[in-house]
Amino acid sequence: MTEGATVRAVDLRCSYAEFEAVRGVSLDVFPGELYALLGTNGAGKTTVLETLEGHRRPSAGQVEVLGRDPAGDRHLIRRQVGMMLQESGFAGELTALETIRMWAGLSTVPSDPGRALEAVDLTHRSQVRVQNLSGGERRRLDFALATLNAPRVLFLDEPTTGLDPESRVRMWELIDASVRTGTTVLLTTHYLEEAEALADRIAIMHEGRIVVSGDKRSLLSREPSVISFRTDTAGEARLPDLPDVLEPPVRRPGGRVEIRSLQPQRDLSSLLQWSYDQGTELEGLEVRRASLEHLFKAVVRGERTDGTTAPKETSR
Ligand SMILES: Nc1ncnc2c1ncn2[C@@H]1O[C@H](COP(=O)(O)OP(=O)(O)OP(=O)(O)O)[C@@H](O)[C@H]1O
Repeated sequence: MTEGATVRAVDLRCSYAEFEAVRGVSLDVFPGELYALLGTNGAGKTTVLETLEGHRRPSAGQVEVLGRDPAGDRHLIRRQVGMMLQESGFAGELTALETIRMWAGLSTVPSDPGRALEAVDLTHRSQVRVQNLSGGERRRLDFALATLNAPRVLFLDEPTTGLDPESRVRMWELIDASVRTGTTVLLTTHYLEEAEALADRIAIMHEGRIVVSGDKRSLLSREPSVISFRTDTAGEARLPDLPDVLEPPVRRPGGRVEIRSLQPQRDLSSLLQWSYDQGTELEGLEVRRASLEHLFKAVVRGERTDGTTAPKETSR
């Protein structure tokens, strides 16, 4: 196993009766980084997370959090680990402040409920019953509880699912602030832009396995950017050969031509020179930088296996 990881799984397998939901997952999350576990529905993300949280035991393989077994040594690491589950089990009739106070009362680490509410922008809602909070406010309350003890490790299971864009960005800010204070975060998400915005490293799971994983920048550097524009079919037929494009140009409904390029700057300058020489306009010219979306779709289509497009997870 890699030395120095705060959270690690080695060849983790988890089964529900006869069904093997997690089929040999290995990952390392290093101190102070944010690791995002992405994946298709039912890929096994929550099962991995629950095992790392100590809520279930592996069928095979090993898991460690802060150097301990999260299930067997739970009492030793409990105070240093925060978690936000997919479903919060709040008592709806308690107010936000009562909920935090109750939680703080159960904790052996002293904390200030008022400040915890303030940190998640809920001071003005402190006397509102949980059942009357909005979805975004409830998620922020959840986050306040997960971080009440200033944990060293934070597990977040789909922290922004169902939130509107504004609430999602607010949650991103809270998560980012935690990382900046040195918390190690492992989160699962369905939102590719969430992983792009927050994560240092990313893994994409499909059918119980991590298919690609690695540093976000190096994963994206292997993905193409998309150059798109409108031109007539005669223009399209005369397009120049571009050395860095991955596949022939694709014509989309509405007449937009899309070109996937690994060197968008070089290909774009060739295209512009060509259009100038030809006197052809590239209408509505746009360049979209490489995104996780392309990689994710390739994983789902079975066009990626770890080690082909992305470097295998390596220690650092
Ligand atoms: N308690 C359970 N009993 C039986 N099968 C289960 C149980 N919990 C999960 N599964 C199955 O295990 C697989 C992995 O589920 P899991 O919830 O870990 O995936 P996920 O990646 O988190 O999915 P989603 O993104 O949809 O939340 C799925 O096929 C799911 O149906």
